[in-house]
Amino acid sequence: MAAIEVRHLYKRFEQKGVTVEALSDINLTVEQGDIYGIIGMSGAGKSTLVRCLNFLEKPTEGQVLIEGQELGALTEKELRGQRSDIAMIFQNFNLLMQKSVLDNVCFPMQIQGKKKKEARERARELLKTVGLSEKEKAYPAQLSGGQRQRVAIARALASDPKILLCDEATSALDPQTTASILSLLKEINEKLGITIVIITHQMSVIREICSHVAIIEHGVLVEDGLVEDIFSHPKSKAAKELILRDQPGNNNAPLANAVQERMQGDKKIRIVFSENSAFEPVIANMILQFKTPVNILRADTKNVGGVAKGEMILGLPEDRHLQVDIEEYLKEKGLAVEEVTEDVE
Ligand SMILES: Nc1ncnc2c1ncn2[C@@H]1O[C@H](COP(=O)(O)OP(=O)(O)OP(=O)(O)O)[C@@H](O)[C@H]1O
Repeated sequence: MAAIEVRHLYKRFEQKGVTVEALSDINLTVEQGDIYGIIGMSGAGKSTLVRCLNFLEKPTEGQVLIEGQELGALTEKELRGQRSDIAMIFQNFNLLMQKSVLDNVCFPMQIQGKKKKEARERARELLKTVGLSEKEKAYPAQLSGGQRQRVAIARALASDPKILLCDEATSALDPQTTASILSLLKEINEKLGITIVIITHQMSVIREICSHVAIIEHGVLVEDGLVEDIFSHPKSKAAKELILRDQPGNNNAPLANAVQERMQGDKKIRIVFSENSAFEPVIANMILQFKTPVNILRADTKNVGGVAKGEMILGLPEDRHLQVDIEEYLKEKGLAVEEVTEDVE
């Protein structure tokens, strides 16, 4: 049975007589044990979707099923019970600033009626899981962003959830801290078998740990599937743009613009390798065979679900026949080849 199933979900907001359709006919399935990413640009509807998954936001139409149970069919009391299976962490951690780390983790257990001693024992175990045993007496203000998110994760695990929803949980963190939090989430997924849903606007987060991804654009799910497949053969414009943005130096606007300018005009293709080391001989042999230079516009290696993938964007010579021959040559060598037509903002 699927952990989460979303069927024909719509969410509309009424604001001063104007209707905003934040989500439109969303269908998706998250299997047990998946790490499922939901990605989209700002305003795409990601937060609204994740809030619909635990009915913090009630869908206008459609169904959400958690382990086969339709949330819309539950009474408020039943819904509260079901919600304890779904924990959530946020970008701004939402910790209780007047309480110590240990008391923050104990808090949901005390609300559930657990005895103080038991709650403390469990909280200490959880703090060990997230690598913060030495900080139990500290207060959130004394912790770094990454440490605060670890406390939030320990607190989320205190209710023994089956599903963990992460809403931009690493967006406020630097790249190194992001990597350590993502690897903690992966460990939790593998060791505790918790299904994880990650909401993000960063493709790097998706390829780092997600098995599946859904891409949302203007409230519509435009593409979903295995991360590796979407990374290798993106179909939607939104997926292609998100992958292109996921480049080292993409925060550097002048550099991005310079690359963009160089990329205008030429025919551009994108090629993907599973073994990045294989790039060099293929490109070198191709240049020897066709006796023409190609413009390497971008080349880097990315870690997609633990597999090193080489990616390269080539600007081809103007000669149309040569373009066809080069593409054929690369395909014969077993490379995924596709034309790059979209602009990078
Ligand atoms: N309570 C609300 N009332 C009215 N409109 C809303 C409400 N919540 C969200 N919206 C609108 O729904 C759309 C989707 O918003 P949402 O916050 O889900 O997007 P998002 O993808 O999470 O964006 P971001 O990454 O910037 O947080 C936006 O147009 C937003 O203005």
